[in-house]
Amino acid sequence: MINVGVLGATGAVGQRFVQLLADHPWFNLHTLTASERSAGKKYGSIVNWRLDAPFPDSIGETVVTPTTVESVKDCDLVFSALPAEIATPLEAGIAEAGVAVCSNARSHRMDPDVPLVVPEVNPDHLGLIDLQRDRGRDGFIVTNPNCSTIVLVMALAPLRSFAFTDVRVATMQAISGGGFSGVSAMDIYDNVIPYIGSEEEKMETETRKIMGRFTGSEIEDAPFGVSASCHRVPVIDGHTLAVWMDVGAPVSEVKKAYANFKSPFSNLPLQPAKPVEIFDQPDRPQPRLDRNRGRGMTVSVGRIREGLRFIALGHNTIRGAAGASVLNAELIYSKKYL
Ligand SMILES: NC(=O)C1=CN([C@@H]2O[C@H](COP(=O)(O)OP(=O)(O)OC[C@H]3O[C@@H](n4cnc5c(N)ncnc54)[C@H](OP(=O)(O)O)[C@@H]3O)[C@@H](O)[C@H]2O)C=CC1
Ligand SMILES: N[C@@H](CC(=O)OP(=O)(O)O)C(=O)O
Repeated sequence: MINVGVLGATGAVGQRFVQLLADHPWFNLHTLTASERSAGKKYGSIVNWRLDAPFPDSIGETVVTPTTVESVKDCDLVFSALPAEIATPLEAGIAEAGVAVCSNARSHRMDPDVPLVVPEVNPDHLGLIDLQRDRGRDGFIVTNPNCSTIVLVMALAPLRSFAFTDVRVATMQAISGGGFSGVSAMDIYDNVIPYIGSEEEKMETETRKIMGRFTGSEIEDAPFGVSASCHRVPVIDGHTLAVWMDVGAPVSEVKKAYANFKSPFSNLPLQPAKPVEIFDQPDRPQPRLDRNRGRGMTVSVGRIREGLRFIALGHNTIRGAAGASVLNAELIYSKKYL
């Protein structure tokens, strides 16, 4: 078993990590960290468990530690669910100290030698780990994308063989994306907020890095543009995307490409049987009905129309956050980077 830790274990994403790791077949949940407010107390006594999954009792007695490099020295790998401003120096310090970091924070996603990985899409980008080691890091950082970006990338990956140049996307994002204290009820109830800070820029840049080509020494961005408009809606979990793009192929070919899309890996515990599931019903996918498909790891695609126009949906704190990180860690372990 590999000893793992969760940084920021009490937060919205941190709790998802705990849920996914409490009985993981390869990873032993060894360390939980949070702020000084929570450190020194038993996890079960201070966490305000708000997930739609039972609290894993096996972890309740674990004493939360402060979030420092020293606290995670007995871990082989840590998952980061820290606010970005704290994650930036800490993740680098932990990697320098020889521990692998799978980060969910935006801090290092666009660093030239940090892989921004989705196992079904760009597993070869893990080769960047060697570049981090070449510059003297004992450990390394691997990141997963922004929660809207990953839904878009999963929906685009099956269409790679078609020549497309411009992707236009409008998001309808769940409030859990803003964290437990991110959006107040007074702001979101009976409302839509047509702005999420930096989200559009992240979708536009991260998508091109993930779908870019690893040359052996760098990532060449994918040769298409992405134009995004992001909106917060009163949904608890599940980001929905409306996408427009020219693929130069009929809908029947597009549906065939989706139906044939498979993960290159069948041995990863969190890998869903169907990474992308397509719907023919005219009113699907919907967040409440479809976000938990494949244990929250399947991206649902529907309303595929000429144009090309379609709707994509994914669970933002599982496929869009903790689940994406855990799947990356499983890939890293299976590729013997640990
Ligand atoms: N892949 C993606 O797109 C997504 C990424 N995220 C990212 O994940 C990260 C966490 O988000 P989320 O779970 O929503 O945030 P929350 O605010 O819900 O949780 C923050 C966590 O960090 C801890 N923390 C806060 N301040 C400090 C500090 N000064 N020192 C140490 N620990 C601290 C908190 O501990 P305590 O309880 O003690 O305060 C808590 O455990 C963010 O970077 C966010 O941007 C989030 C959603 C989706
Ligand atoms: N901004 C996302 C969540 C998030 O924290 O994204 P990122 O990890 O890219 O900062 C949302 O609100 O839904």
